[in-house]
Amino acid sequence: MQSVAEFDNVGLRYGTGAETLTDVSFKLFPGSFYFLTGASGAGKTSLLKLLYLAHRPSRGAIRMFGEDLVAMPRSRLPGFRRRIGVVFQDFRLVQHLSAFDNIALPLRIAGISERDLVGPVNEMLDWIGLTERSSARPATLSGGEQQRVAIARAVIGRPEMLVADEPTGNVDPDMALRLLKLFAALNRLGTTVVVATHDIHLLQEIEGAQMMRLDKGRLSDPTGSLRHPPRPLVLRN
Ligand SMILES: Nc1ncnc2c1ncn2[C@@H]1O[C@H](COP(=O)(O)OP(=O)(O)OP(=O)(O)O)[C@@H](O)[C@H]1O
Repeated sequence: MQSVAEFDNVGLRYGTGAETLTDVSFKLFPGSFYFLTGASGAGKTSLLKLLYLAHRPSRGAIRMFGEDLVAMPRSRLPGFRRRIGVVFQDFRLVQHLSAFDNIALPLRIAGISERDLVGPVNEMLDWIGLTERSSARPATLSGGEQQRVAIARAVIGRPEMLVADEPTGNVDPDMALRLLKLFAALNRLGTTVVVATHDIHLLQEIEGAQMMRLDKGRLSDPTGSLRHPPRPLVLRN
């Protein structure tokens, strides 16, 4: 089975300091669901940045969607990025756009007509409980509401891979579960999902999700699952 992403002995160093990531090797298989855990500062955000192509590795090889990323000319990267949905830790919503327009953004970029995008965007607003706040700008939304808009924007275009950095850090447990169900639904449609989280309760909610654990920049594979293609997911009630 061809992997969605494959890291081979990847190292990442910021400036001249010690390596933040060391000898990181793994394969992400299509349609699988991964949780990335590890203590604060272990390198989770750094690993996700490599995955969503915000950084290039200092050493090692990365293949993405079957192509060698390190050798790829920069001009081809934006096309690759469009295949990846990202939920940033700091949301990065477009401040002058409403909640509706932020969520609609990936569909507009993909050339979907206004008539065809209204339904899906409204459905997404309903799922995240923000129908009433559809025309609100990000600055007038709470942190948790902004996070929900950021998640809706990341999933609405059904990306091939979804990368989410602490996506439930600002919401209550009920909403966290609801958002996890959204990720699981996207995953069932074929998207490979990678969620970095501190929240160990979330890990227990999805049976069959695979665990990646970072410890001081090194990846461990506690269940041995990173070497195997996915098992079907079961979401607990
Ligand atoms: N742009 C940067 N320049 C220099 N050092 C950085 C940069 N980004 C991260 N680091 C360092 O790399 C290490 C790993 O940071 P990273 O944000 O990847 O960890 P994390 O596991 O996501 O932490 P948290 O759970 O607190 O978000 C930290 O020591 C951090 O200070």
